[in-house]
Amino acid sequence: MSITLNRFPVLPTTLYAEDMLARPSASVAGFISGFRHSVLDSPTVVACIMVNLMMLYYMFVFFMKKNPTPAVGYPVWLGPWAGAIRFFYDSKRIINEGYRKYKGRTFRVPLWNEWTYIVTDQKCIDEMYHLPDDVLSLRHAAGEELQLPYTMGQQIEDNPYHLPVLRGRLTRHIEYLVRECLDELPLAIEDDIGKHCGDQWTEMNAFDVLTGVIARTFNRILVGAPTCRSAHYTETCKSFAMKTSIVGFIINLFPSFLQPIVGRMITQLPSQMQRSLHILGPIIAERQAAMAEYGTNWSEKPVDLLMWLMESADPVESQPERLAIRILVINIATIHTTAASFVHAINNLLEHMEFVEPLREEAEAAISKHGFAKNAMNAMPFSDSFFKESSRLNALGTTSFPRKAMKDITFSDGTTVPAGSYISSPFCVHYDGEFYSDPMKFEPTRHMQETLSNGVANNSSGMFRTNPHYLVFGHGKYPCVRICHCGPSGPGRFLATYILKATMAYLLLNYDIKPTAQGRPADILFQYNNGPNMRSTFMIRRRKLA
Ligand code: HEM
Repeated sequence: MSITLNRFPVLPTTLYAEDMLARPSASVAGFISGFRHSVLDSPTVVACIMVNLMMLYYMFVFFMKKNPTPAVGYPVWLGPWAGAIRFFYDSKRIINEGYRKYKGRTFRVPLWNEWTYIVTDQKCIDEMYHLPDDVLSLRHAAGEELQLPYTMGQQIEDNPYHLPVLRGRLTRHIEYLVRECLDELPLAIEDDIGKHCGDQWTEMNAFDVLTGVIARTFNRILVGAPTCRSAHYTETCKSFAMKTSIVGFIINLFPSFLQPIVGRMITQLPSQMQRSLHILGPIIAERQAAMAEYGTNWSEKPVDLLMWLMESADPVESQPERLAIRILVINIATIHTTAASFVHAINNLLEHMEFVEPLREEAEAAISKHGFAKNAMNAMPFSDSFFKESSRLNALGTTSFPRKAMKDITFSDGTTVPAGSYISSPFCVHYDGEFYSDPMKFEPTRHMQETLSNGVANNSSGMFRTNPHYLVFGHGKYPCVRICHCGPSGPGRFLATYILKATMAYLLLNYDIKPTAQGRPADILFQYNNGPNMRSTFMIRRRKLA
């Protein structure tokens, strides 16, 4: 008799056929002897056993460390692994449960390979977001979470020169950049929506169509026109984001010593790099040739992020493939966050159609006064409040993006977080009655009082302004492209807010929308991410103007 176990091809079949099954009366001694001869003689099997023993040891040591911070998310008798598994699909309830029990303190939830400490005390949240990089690092946490070497390239973590470029140049050129985006946005909407629906009610997939519109709009300032209008290019940006998160997720399922092996096996980086290089390579080459000929200035020099990156990159980072990948990485930070926030907002509007007319009237008044321009967006306090309310209730996660503790940290309330752990703040502060009355109600006017008497959004409390109980853009030192010496606040939040309001204004002024029969499908909750459902649809047609 022979047994072949296809799932374990490394195991010699003799183990089962001869040494075990063929000895029905084997004694314990016989079993040990058979085991020694057939198993321990095989280097492959020994290696497998060693790896598994190491894993068990690793898990045991990790979870059995004594720690006074309360843990939530799993019944004690099942152990933290049950919590780590549950966190994949039920993080919202786990975090809410922790918040209910331990509000004002810090609690921890198990992840696959580490603990995340959830800080709920408002003072400690403030302290956490202001700690220096060498104590609490967003970069290291992002590097591990996103598995950079196998998804985006290690250079993104080792040489993040794009951050000062984003902070500095975007802030300095914000007027110009908003103008460019507002120029591209109507063209994108007309091409992607208007040409498909005309004046007939047409069902569209909200996620697909709006991500396309926002990708094209933002890429006008990332790589310029006409590249931003290439459907092949915007598809590449979308697929990069998707593949990056899937590959990163799979690698994170393995213990750290196996991650390099798995990472190398499943990385999509080379093919993504080729795809992006195919489109951006000739543009980069052309610009490099112009830089070589004319130096830093020439009459047709583009004003976009790609150009600024090329001017700031060292010789290694100037390689076209590295520039092309960095542009895709920046696309993830800009497009997917903004598009997901917009889809949440449109879903909220479709559930509350009574707000269509007020939004439309406000947009009409602002645009007839200022044109389709930045000042018009500043004169839309209701729209600002609408988006703030939408992102309060539908933040893009259940916790903010975690940071990694590089040293042991002791907060002012005495909580100590050991080095190597992750820390984040819970988005459920957004649903706390102490900070928001009737907190689960979608009330888009609730932030209106935060506008100035002349109707202009108050910069100290508008959508982009963070505080310890409004964390959509983070808080403290790094809120979505941090505050820097060259401007009052980070440009990512500004740009996002302008694009959100402009997209809504243009859509409502030129199109009618209504919900489809399927209604709003549930948001997709996955670990601490909370995205709109990719199957969200809406009905749209060109507006018949009297
Ligand atoms: C609605 C849209 C957006 C949301 C919800 C969002 C949210 C965030 C959050 C939560 C962080 C991490 C901050 C922290 O943990 O403290 C972040 C960082 C960042 N965001 Fe945004 N963002 C959006 C749009 C944008 C846009 C349009 C840009 C670029 C123009 C951008 C560029 C960045 C960059 C580069 C960082 C890293 C900052 C650093 O490390 O200094 N984001 N964003």
